[in-house]
Amino acid sequence: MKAIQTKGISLKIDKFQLDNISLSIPSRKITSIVGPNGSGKSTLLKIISRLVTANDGTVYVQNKNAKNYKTKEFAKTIAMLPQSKDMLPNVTVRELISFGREPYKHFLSNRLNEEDEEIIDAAMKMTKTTKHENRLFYSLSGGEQQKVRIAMALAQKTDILLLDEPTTFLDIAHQYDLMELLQQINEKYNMTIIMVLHELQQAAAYSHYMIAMKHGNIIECGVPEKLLSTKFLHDVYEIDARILFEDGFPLIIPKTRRKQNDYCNEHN
Ligand SMILES: Nc1ncnc2c1ncn2[C@@H]1O[C@H](COP(=O)(O)OP(=O)(O)OP(=O)(O)O)[C@@H](O)[C@H]1O
Repeated sequence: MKAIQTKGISLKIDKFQLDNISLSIPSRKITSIVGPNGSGKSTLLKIISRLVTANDGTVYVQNKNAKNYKTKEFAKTIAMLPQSKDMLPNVTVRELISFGREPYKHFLSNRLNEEDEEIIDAAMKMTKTTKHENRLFYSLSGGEQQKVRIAMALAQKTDILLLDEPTTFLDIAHQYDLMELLQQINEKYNMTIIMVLHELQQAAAYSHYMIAMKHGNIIECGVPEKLLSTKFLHDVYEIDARILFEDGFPLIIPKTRRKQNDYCNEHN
C-alpha cells in the first residue's frame, strides 16, 4: 500500500503554479522532498495534510481520498509539523504533548485518561524529553523544542508524519540527533515519515526515497544513490558540482568555488 498518492494536483497562488503533480510515496519509509526555495515543497505538504486545498486533483491517503476522511479520523492518520517558527505556545512541555491526544478525546469529556497519560509518557521517553516535562515550551532550546514537537506528533499515534524543514535553525550535532530520532521512530513504529529538507547530504543519508521539485513540478523521484548526480544538481539547482560517495554518504563539491586565498586577499 502507498502511504500517499496524488493524481493531477494543481494550485495557482498569485504567480506560482503547482502543476499537475502526480506522485506516490511509499509506506513505512522515510521520504524527503527537496528542491530550490519557492519550488512548492511546503505547499505540496500542506495540500497532503489538508491545510491547503488544491484547485484540481486528488490526494489519496492510504488509498482513500483525503476529502473522505472525517476530521478526527484524518488526525489519527496523519500528523503534520509545520516549520517551527509558526508555533511558540505558552504551555508546558507535557501540556503541549497532550495536544496530540485531542483526536482521541470523547466529545463528552475533556480529560485525559490513563491510556492518554501512558502514551504521553512513552512519547517523552522516545524523544528523551521527560526531564523537561514541567518546563515552559518556549524556554527550551531550538533542538529541545523540535524533539517536543515530535513527541506531540507521536502522541497523536498516526501512521504518517509530515515535517517541514525539521532541522532548520539547529546546529549540525542537533541536526544529526534529530535525523537519528526520526530514523528510530521509523524503525520502531514503522511510521511513514515525509519531510521537506534543504540539506541534500542529510536527505540522502537518512531517506529511503527522494522527490525533487522545481518551479511547482516534480523533476525526479527515486532512491538517493540513483537520484543524486552531477546532472541532478545541474537540472534541479542549476549548480555545477561533483558528487562523491563515501560509505554511501554523498559529498557535494561545487566546481565554481572561489579559492580561499581570494577572500584573504580582499581583506588585505
Ligand atoms: N499564501 C500565499 N500567498 C502568496 N504566495 C504564496 C503563498 N503560499 C505560497 N506562496 C508562494 O508559492 C511559492 C511556493 O512556496 P512554498 O513555500 O511551497 O515553496 P518551498 O519550496 O517550500 O520554499 P522554501 O524552500 O523557500 O521554504 C513561493 O513563491 C511562495 O511565495
